[in-house]
Amino acid sequence: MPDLPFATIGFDLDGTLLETHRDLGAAVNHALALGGFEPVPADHASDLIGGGAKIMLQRAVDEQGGLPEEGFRKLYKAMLAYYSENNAVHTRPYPHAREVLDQLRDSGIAMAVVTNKFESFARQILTTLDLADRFVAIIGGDTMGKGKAKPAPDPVFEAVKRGGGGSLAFVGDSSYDVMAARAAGVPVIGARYGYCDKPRGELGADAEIDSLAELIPALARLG
Ligand SMILES: O=C(O)COP(=O)(O)O
Ligand SMILES: [Mg+2]
Repeated sequence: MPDLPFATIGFDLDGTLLETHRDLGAAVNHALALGGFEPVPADHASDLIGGGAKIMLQRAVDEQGGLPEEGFRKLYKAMLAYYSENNAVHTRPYPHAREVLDQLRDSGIAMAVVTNKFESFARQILTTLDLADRFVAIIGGDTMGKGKAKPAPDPVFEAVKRGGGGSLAFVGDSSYDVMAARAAGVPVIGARYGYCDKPRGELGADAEIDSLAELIPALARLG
């Protein structure tokens, strides 16, 4: 493994380390059914991911005409309750995730998760998948407070801090990740295999990878 000039690697979760769209899609569909809406097809669920659970449900409801605040809140609560019980049924690490995390750990590099999921869900899923102990920090969309989730830089700064204050590179699949990394002034790699909301080459990342097997060479080239 090449020497990497980073003390910490920050990882987005959904669409970067973990394939989560089937469980998230099932939670959205559970809520939609309660509201009398049509389910989101499995292959469309991934298009709604990136901004956290609330934005995901909002997008799905808006596509079918929307709902007044009160009714939406009820469905959102039902979605969270369902997801809290069913968040690691189909969710899996992407190919090569474990080996890359092992290689980074063995090189003495700290790893942090910076996700727009609730911290508790992220922690729960990573624990179920036996990955939680790899990370010096698991920072969720609710960890830093209101208005301080990605695309704001705050959770990235927090990852730098909890990684010991050295240089950090970020890896993420959506424009929220790229914006957060840019705002924090850290280099960023785009995960093309995830739930990208931009065409190939247009994420604005320093590099894009098609598989986690390409991550370490891509990080080495950033140095
Ligand atoms: O759940 C989401 O919509 C976003 O989660 P992520 O920040 O880990 O991609
Ligand atoms: Mg993501």
